[in-house]
Amino acid sequence: MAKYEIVMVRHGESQWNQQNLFCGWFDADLSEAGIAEAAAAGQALKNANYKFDVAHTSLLQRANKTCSSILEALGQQDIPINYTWRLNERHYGDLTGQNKKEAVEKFGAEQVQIWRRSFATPPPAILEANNYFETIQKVTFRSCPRREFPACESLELTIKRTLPYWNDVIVPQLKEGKKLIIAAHGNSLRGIVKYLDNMTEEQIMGLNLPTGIPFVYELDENFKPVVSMKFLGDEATVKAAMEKVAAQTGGAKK
Ligand SMILES: O=C(O)[C@H](O)COP(=O)(O)O
Repeated sequence: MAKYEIVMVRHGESQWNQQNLFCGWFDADLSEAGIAEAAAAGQALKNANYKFDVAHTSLLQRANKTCSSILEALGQQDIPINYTWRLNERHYGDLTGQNKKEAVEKFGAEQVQIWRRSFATPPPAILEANNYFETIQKVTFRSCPRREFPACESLELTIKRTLPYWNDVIVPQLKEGKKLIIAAHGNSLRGIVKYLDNMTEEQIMGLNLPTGIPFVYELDENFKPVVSMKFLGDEATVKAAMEKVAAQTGGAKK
């Protein structure tokens, strides 16, 4: 029987999603479409009568603005919002700023798919020569401890820094009876989903989370899913949005 419920949402489309660039820890803003997606996410949650006690988000504005837009739609701008680097997108290393289709031309579809969706293989570490090194390393993320600051992250490494937040912050708040929403990123949320649903490495490779469509988990007393990844959107829309993410590198649907 379900004892706990939590809502998660990937941010609305970012300007870098729109330009098809690997983004990772670069702090891209929402695109016009992303702003609309975030507002629609808020409306969907409002229509389903959701109310929250606490919101959790990353340090990146695309997730923060999605979170605020949802809370505004619910008339809940006053609830506490926890910001943490642990919910950031996975660090895309030296792919940051690279066009996804150009990366395929340069490195081949198979290699890029491994970097995007494999469990254990990280993209190449970010180089100082990367145009976005300075802004990511020196400016944006002072609050991430030096010793934990990544130069690139596989999904496995992303999960390693996301899970302590799930276990130490999210789970205790759920136990207190709090209603929670997490507004985060494609890969930080894939990590949580993999953990909750105990997915194999192969299963998680096939999962592309759509932007701006909230999904619900209902959990039993042991925090095992009774209901998994129930999207607040019709099936065809969700499927099309997932395929759009998969196709960013040029048509592959998986
Ligand atoms: O960081 C990014 O580029 C995206 O938000 C996620 O990218 P992916 O779908 O290629 O992993």
